[in-house]
Amino acid sequence: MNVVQKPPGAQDAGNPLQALEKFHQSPWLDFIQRSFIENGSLAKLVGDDRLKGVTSNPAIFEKAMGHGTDYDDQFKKIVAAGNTDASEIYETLAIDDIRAAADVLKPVWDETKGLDGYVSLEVSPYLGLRTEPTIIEARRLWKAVGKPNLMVKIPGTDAGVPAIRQVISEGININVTLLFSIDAYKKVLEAYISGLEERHKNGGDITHIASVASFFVSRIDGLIDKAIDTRLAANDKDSEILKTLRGKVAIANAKLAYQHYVEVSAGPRWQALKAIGANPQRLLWASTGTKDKAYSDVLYVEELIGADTVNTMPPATMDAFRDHGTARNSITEDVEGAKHVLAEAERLGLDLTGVTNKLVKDGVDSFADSFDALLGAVAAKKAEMAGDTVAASVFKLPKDLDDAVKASLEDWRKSGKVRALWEREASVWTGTDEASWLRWLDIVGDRIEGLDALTAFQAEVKEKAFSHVLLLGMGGSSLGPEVLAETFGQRAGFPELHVLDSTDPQQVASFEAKVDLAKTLVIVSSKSGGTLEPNILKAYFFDKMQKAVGDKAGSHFVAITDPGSHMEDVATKDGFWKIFHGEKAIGGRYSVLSNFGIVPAAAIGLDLAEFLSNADRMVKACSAGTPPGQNPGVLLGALLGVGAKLGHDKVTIVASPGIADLGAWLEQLLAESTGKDGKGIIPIEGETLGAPSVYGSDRVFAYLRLTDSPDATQDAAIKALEAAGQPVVTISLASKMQIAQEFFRWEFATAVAGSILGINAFNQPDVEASKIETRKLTDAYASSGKLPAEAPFGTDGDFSFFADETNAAALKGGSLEAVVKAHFARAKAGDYAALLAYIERDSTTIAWIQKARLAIRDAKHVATAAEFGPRFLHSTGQAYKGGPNSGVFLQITADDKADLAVPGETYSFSVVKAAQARGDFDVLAERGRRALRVHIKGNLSAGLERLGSAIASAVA
Ligand SMILES: O=C(CO)[C@@H](O)[C@H](O)[C@H](O)[C@H](O)COP(=O)(O)O
Ligand SMILES: O=C[C@H](O)COP(=O)(O)O
Repeated sequence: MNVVQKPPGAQDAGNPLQALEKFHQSPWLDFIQRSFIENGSLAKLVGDDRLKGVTSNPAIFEKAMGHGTDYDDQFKKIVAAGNTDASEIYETLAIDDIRAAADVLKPVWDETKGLDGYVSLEVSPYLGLRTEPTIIEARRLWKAVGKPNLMVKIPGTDAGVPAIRQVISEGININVTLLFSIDAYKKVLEAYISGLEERHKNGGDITHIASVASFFVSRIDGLIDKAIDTRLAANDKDSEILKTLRGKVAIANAKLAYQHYVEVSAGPRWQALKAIGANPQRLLWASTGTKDKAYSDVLYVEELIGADTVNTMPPATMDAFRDHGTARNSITEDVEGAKHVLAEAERLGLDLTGVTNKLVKDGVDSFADSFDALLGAVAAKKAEMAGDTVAASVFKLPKDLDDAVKASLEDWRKSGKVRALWEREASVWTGTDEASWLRWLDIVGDRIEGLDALTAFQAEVKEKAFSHVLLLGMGGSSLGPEVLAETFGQRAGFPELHVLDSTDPQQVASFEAKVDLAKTLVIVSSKSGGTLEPNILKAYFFDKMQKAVGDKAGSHFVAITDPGSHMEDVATKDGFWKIFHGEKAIGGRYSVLSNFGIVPAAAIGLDLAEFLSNADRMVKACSAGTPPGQNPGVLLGALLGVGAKLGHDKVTIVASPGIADLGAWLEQLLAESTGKDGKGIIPIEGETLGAPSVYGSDRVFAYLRLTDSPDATQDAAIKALEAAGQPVVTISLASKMQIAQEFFRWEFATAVAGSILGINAFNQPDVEASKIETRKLTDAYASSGKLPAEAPFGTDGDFSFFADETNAAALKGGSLEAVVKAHFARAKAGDYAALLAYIERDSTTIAWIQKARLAIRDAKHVATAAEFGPRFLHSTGQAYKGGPNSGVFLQITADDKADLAVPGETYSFSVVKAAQARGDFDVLAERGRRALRVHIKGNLSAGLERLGSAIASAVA
């Protein structure tokens, strides 16, 4: 800006800006910028031009902060001082500017006794024109700035008017913005007057309240002139008159608004207020920069001068007026002419009402757009400054998918869905019960607050010198702790964690053998407290513990469960050492950052403060104030959701060896959250990467790469996939601790993907269906001592084949090889094959199932899943039954070598496992899935070997 070089305070009779004073108009500056305040330029305007105020708006702050380096020093300090999100950073910077500008203008405020000397700060344009939040925000900003010469800006919309009335009655100075129509202005003036009346009635002081009504000018000509030009180009019959209205309507509109002000000021209500010291609500002319080069660059200054008004000028307009403007009392000139202009505009159908309505809406939208751009720039700068303390994601997508993802991100931005998500609006999903499942959004902050109790527990565990922790739980209650155990291993001075999530009797016995019960802490983890597996596992190990330590058994047990659950009763009755509560409003798969993950993390000696602060970094990065384009959770979620819609629904999780188990947690989150209503994502976990030729076009690869210990083979395979045009997102974790960030990023992304898919991301209807079928079978066992009879549709030596009628008819029977071949022949491009093995999960069986799945993938080029029952029932099982009908399922069951009794029950672990397999199969069949059960009698390893060969030859 072209600052006139004169000593501060110097008067210049020839300065047109100073001349405005004679006409009782105050020039304000429509601009703010850190360097402009710091280098004395603002003070110079106050001194030289008798500048009397400053206005800011989101577009102005976007220009100031979104570009350049003015704010970098303070920015760095804020980032270094603690974890803040983009909107908190913006607000800190903006408030500092406003306060600094307010200090520069304070002498004007003093000198004019509070009439002038104001600096305006606008409420967030994201408030969506809602009254109550606007009131709260106005109070908050007023307090945060803490300067008497602040004006809080509130839009003069239908929702804004009651807010304005309310906060005026509370004594807050208000600049009413975005006024275009006289009708809107009338309501605003009424709100000001009645707000003052109410304050006075309640005994409040009204002499210190100031307000301006910002009436926008040039934008009206912008739209009206455009309509005129269109009609002139079409040789409208009224062209000659239309030409005379060009560049006249905005000023005429402003003049008549002023007439309303004059009228009301003369009226008895205002006179009564004036008599007790009220300040007028002056009209402030905004949007006064000339946009049409055909007009004078001082048009919207020279024609709008009059008593009790303000003109807030952009710097260029102020320079122009100072240079060649002329001040005269123009606002009251030719009022009749102004009326005529508006009447003609009306008669000729220029639709001023329509134009002003549109301008309000556009004005609100465009401030929100500016704010998005501003917060986006702040978030990007923050990410740059954060370096690798926040795991970065890089997307390499084919063009069609990239375009679709970008379109979705823009939709999320325009419709403010990130904010709606944080505001817990169920309409982001299906508008049902989603709002009751969103406590995971703020659980990290909550756990940081609860850190003292958690670290005290950690110290006690250490002191008790347990050798092992045995965690009993399923799905959401076990997979997170399993990631911690696998990723971090045993920490010095702390016990080793084992996570048991199976009813397979061999597996139960193996885990029992791994631990020394007399030195073991058992954590029974069940959100609902009613899940079958943790209940029978607790019964089993409690009994064993009693045998090992007698009546001290309870002191070796801890429960994590929701308040008031059945498990809480059991824990209380059995004298458990501690009971940690879960959160009712967090579903199991979103619970890893709640006590379900944090308590086991404490028990194994993880640095909880570091872990949670890592998670918190991602929470802030995904905050409501981070626009979709910079929001890591939304970016990933858009890829997952849009990808699934476009047929890339097999999200293939690849993780560096050091964090490999993250995949097991991720697959539950994705499958259980999105796989329903025939839609969703099918996570593919643990499938060793192959050459690009073995994949179809239904994949998205998510590569979680540990930058300090990447796997060269994975790197090379991913590079090849990228080169082959497969969609790949690579997330770079600088340390294992950053898995805490991934927990939150993926929860958020899953919620976003669920929204894009139009499903409720927080229920699991088809998991419940299997539980019901299992329960029927265990009940039948309890009453008859055996499971209901079932007949195979074919046998081959030690193998029996089971299926429902439809599947049996399709597979016909014959040898193992023939049945398996017929089954997998049904898998076509875009399908996936899933092996569901209800056997002990150990290194041998894992190697077997991997070999079998890869044989299928490499031969048929379909995605494959390799799962163990019953563990997957609480995880991917939801999507297999409720998601897209593209799965071909081979269920594998076997005779158990040995069984274990469940204390207090008639059924054994083996019976429960069999009931779970059958119950789940019944639901798969009932949902019309392609499914086959192969049961192995006799020697399991021999049976698996033959089955493996049969699979390999079937698909060859
Ligand atoms: O503070 C105010 C009004 O109170 C101003 O900052 C107001 O927002 C601006 O004058 C306008 O946004 C500028 O409008 P325009 O020149 O972009 O049409
Ligand atoms: O994913 C959750 C599992 O179904 C286990 O549920 P729970 O924690 O209520 O026992």
